Amino acid sequence: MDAMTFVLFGATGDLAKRKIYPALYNLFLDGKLASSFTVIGLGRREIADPDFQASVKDSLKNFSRKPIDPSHIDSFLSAFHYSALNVNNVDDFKKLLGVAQKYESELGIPENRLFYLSVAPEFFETIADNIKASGLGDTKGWKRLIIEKPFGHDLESARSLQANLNRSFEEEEVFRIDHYLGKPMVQNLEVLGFANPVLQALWNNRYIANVQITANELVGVEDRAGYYDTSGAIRDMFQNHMMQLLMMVTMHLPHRSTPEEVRAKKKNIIKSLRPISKDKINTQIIRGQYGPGFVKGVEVPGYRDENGIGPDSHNDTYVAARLKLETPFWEGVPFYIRTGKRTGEKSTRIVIEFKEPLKASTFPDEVIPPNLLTIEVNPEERITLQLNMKDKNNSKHLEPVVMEFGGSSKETPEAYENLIYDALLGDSTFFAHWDEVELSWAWVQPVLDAFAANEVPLHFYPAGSDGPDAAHELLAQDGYKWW
Ligand SMILES: NC(=O)C1=CN([C@@H]2O[C@H](COP(=O)(O)OP(=O)(O)OC[C@H]3O[C@@H](n4cnc5c(N)ncnc54)[C@H](OP(=O)(O)O)[C@@H]3O)[C@@H](O)[C@H]2O)C=CC1
Ligand SMILES: O=C1O[C@H](COP(=O)(O)O)[C@@H](O)[C@H](O)[C@H]1O
Repeated sequence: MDAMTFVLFGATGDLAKRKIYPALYNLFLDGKLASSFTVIGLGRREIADPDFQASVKDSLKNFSRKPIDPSHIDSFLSAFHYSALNVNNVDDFKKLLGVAQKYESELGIPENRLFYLSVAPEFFETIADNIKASGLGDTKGWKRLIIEKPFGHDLESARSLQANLNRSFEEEEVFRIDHYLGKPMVQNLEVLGFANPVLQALWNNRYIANVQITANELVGVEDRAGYYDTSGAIRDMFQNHMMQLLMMVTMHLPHRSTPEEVRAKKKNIIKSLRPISKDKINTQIIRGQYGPGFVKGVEVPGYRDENGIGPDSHNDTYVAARLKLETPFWEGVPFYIRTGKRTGEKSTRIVIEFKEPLKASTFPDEVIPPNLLTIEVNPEERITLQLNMKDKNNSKHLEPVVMEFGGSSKETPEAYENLIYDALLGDSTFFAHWDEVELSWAWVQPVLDAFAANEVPLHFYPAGSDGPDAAHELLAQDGYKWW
């Protein structure tokens, strides 16, 4: 691991406290950080280093996966410094250059600089420009840029953002975080296929009836009305996380995969998505919004009654879709994707439903359950395989049995640990490449247009339910149901 300077824009913000500091600390405890590194936290207020270090320590107490280790905490915190900076002021960046150079020379480390933009997206272009204008980007070592979603608001704004970032950073230097790609079980998808010939052999349209990808949440809009009411589930979850899950589960990899290969395979998948024409949107996409209801026994308001949301908002808090891939492996297999807020469960999972297992004549009176491979991503992490066995008591009947592998553990690194570690190594495998982002926006754009023009019915569902009835009818039309 290279010695480096971690330049954190938005060091006083929510993401830094909840995710970034705990991730750095857990990497430190696991011996995964370089022996010499500096973190320079940035925000508009003046904050003295000891106060900044105390606030980092507080965030570790609240959010770290591993408890604070008294014998190492001071050494960890001593790497943290704070500098006041307004992202709109290029002179502040020039001062920051001096600060970075001072710590680099004190530690005797190369000018390797990781710029993490944990700030609102409207600042991304200004920061990138000012990094260049101030000379901060002219390092004698490497420079990298981590940005958080949202990456654009639609196809056009994403393209414009990309063009502007490219004035200061090459594509290989940009690490776009999609935190779903950092989840251990999603990273497992890469190896699941190529390390298991049993699965590899079945991973195609000859054996697979359909694939279902679910990301359901208990929470509602929370305190993010300003952002969420102009984004909706389609931009907040579908365009990025759900599309990434789709790519990860359908790509076919050779045994030795490189970041370039993984990204090329993912790009092929998203390129092969059958475009959705305007007249088909109504039959392929379900738009939903939660009404009042009960989540885990607690009464909650409907979306339109949430703080900051208008009484006639048509925003989507739920999206379900049927997609098709035009590749020889997947031709004919429907992919069903759904994501919703205020459903009755918190669950991200991928279910592979296999085709009818037996000739009907073998057990003529039985409804034979399909074989199911279920990959639980969050909050549980496990894989189950549902097979059919003879009923122990009556051999004339079948009963489904479930084999279970893995399980969550406190020892499993969190998404941000995996991703920050990879970015420090310069490994871009689990970051979204611009091509994927652009193709994903291009696929979604007609849906955004149809939603904006109110051409797609808005189906209401009670909070705490399993989504709108229309989402169940979508699968029932093909003879399936959601698992
Ligand atoms: N929070 C989360 O869980 C998630 C957040 N994200 C993304 O991460 C990014 C950060 O989100 P979050 O931490 O929640 O946001 P916050 O609003 O909590 O923090 C914003 C940060 O930006 C800083 N800031 C604001 N204006 C300026 C300015 N003019 N100059 C310098 N710094 C400024 C603030 O510092 P100060 O006020 O001290 O100047 C603060 O540190 C966003 O892009 C968000 O979409 C993505 C996924 C999850
Ligand atoms: O990116 C986002 O993800 C969360 C859900 O993430 P998870 O890791 O808990 O599944 C979602 O609540 C949020 O709206 C969205 O911005």
